[in-house]
Amino acid sequence: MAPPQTVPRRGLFIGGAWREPCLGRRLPVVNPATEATIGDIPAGTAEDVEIAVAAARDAFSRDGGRHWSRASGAMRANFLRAIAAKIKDRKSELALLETLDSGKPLDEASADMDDVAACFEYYADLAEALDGKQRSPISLPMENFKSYVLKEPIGVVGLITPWNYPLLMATWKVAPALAAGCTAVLKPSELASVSCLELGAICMEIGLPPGVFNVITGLGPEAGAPLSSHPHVDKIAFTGSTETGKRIMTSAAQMVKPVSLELGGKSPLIVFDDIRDIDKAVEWTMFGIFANAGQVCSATSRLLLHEKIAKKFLDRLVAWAKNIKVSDPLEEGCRLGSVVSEGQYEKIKKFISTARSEGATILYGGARPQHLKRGFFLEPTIITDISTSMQIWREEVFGPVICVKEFRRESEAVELANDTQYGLAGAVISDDQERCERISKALQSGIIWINCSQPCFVQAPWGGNKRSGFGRELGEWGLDNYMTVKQVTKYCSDEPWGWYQPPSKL
Ligand SMILES: NC(=O)c1ccc[n+]([C@@H]2O[C@H](COP(=O)([O-])OP(=O)(O)OC[C@H]3O[C@@H](n4cnc5c(N)ncnc54)[C@H](O)[C@@H]3O)[C@@H](O)[C@H]2O)c1
Ligand SMILES: C[N+](C)(C)CCCC=O
Repeated sequence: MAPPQTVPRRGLFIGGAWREPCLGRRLPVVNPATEATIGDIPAGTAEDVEIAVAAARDAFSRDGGRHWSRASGAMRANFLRAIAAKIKDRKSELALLETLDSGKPLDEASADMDDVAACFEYYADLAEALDGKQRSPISLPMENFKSYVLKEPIGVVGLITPWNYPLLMATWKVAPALAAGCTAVLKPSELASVSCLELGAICMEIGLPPGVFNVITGLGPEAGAPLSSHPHVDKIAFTGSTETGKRIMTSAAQMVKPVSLELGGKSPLIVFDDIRDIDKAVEWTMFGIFANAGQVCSATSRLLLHEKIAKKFLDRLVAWAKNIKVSDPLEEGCRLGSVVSEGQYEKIKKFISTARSEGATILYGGARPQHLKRGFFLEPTIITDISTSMQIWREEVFGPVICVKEFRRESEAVELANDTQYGLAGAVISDDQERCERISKALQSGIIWINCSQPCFVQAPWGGNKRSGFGRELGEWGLDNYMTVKQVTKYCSDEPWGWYQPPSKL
C-alpha cells in the first residue's frame, strides 16, 4: 500500500493541549517534491505567543518548581528517555512526514530520526549527572569562607529553528533545555513544522507536565519576533540565517536577554595533492555538499584543490555526481531530493545564473534534471573558474552547488579558506597528518573535519565563529546554554569580621 501523502491536522501545542490560533489562520503545507498541498499548520501570532509564554512561566514555577525546574535531573531524565522511546517507535512515520514536508530523501530523514532519539537519550544522561554536580566546592584562599556553585535552569526559553533538519535542529535545543530544567516555547520554521508538532503529540502521550514544552508555528515576523522580544522569555536560542540572527540579537538586546546564535556558513574543503585515494576524497566532497541537497549550514561549499590534482579530481567528481540518484525522495536509493520550497529553488537558480554572468563555468549540472517535470529539483552543480569577488564564492547558497578554486601552496589554501565572513566549519583532506593538524589550527571556524566532511556527534560541541554566530550546541556546552551558575559563599568563622570599629557597649 502506498504511504499516506497528507500530514496530520494539528493546533498549536500550548500548556499540554492543542489550541487553535487566536486569529484562526493557517498556512499551507506544500510537498516540494510534487508541489501538492498536503495539509496545513496553524499560523500563530503575538496573541498565541503571549499564551504560550504564560503557560511556560507557569510550568517553570508551579509548586515552587518541585515538578520541573527544581526537580532532580534524574526525574527529568525519565521524561527525556520516554520521548526518545516514542521517537524510536514512530521513526518511520516521522521520517515520512519530514520527507513529505521538506523533500529530503527518506534515508536521510530516517537517519535524522535516529539522531533525534540519540540526542534525547544523551541529554537524559546529562540531566541525571547534573544532580551529582550540584554544590561543587570552590577552593578559596581564606579559610573562614566556604563557597560552592549551584547550576540552575535559566528560565523560560524561546527556541527558534530552521527548516533544513526540522526535528533535529529543534531537538538540539529542546533536549538540553528540558534537561537543564527550563521550560520552552519552540517556534519551528513555517516551511517545515510538521514533525515539531508531532513532538508536541509525543510530549502529550508521555505525560510531560503541561506547559513544559510548547510549540507555536507561524511566520517569522508574526510568531518568531514576538517570542524573541517577549519580556518574560529569559533566553533565545536561534538557528537560522545571519540576517534573522541580527534581528533577534537586536531585539533581545533591548532587555539584555542572552542569545545563542547558530547561523549560516560558507565552509571550505581543502584537498591536497598527497592523497593516495582520490575516489575516497571525492565521495567526502560529495557528501559535504550534496547531502540534504546542500541545505546544510556546515556544507563544505567551497572546494579548494591543489593544482596538481585538480583536473583528475574534477573528472572523478563529475563522474560521481552523474551517478547520484536524483529522484522523488520517497524512491529507494534516492540521494538527492528536492529543495525545500519554490522560494529556495528560485534563489538557488539565481545564484547559478549570476555565477554564469560573472564569468564562472558551470562544469556540471545547474538546471532541473530532465526526468523530473514537477517539484523543486536541481542537478548537483559544480562551478569552476571562480574569482574571489564573485557572489558564488562569497554568499551562502544553501543548495546542491559547489564552487571550486585551485591553489599552489598551503599558505594560499589557508588564505582562501579563511576568505569569508563566516566561520562555521572547515575540512582538510590530506595523507600528511602534520599538515592536517596545521590546517586545523589555521582555519577560523568552530568545527574542523580531517579527511571527511559533515559527520556530527552529539557529544562534540557545534557552533561557529565570525558571522556564523556564537555559543555552542551539543555536548556539555549545549546544556550550559540553558543554565545559570550561582555562587553561594558562606562566612563560617566564630570571629566577627572586624572591619569596623565596634561602638561602645555602654
Ligand atoms: N549554524 C547552524 O547550526 C545552522 C543549522 C541549520 C541552519 N542554519 C542556517 O539557517 C539558514 C536557513 O534556515 P532558514 O531559511 O529557516 O533561516 P531563517 O533565518 O529564514 O529562519 C529561521 C527561523 O527564524 C524565524 N524567523 C524569521 N524571521 C524572524 C524574525 N524577524 N524574528 C524571529 N524569528 C524569525 C523563521 O520563521 C524560522 O523559524 C541558513 O543560513 C543556514 O546556514 C544554521
Ligand atoms: C550535522 N548535520 C546533521 C548535518 C546537521 C547540520 C546542522 C546544520 O545545518
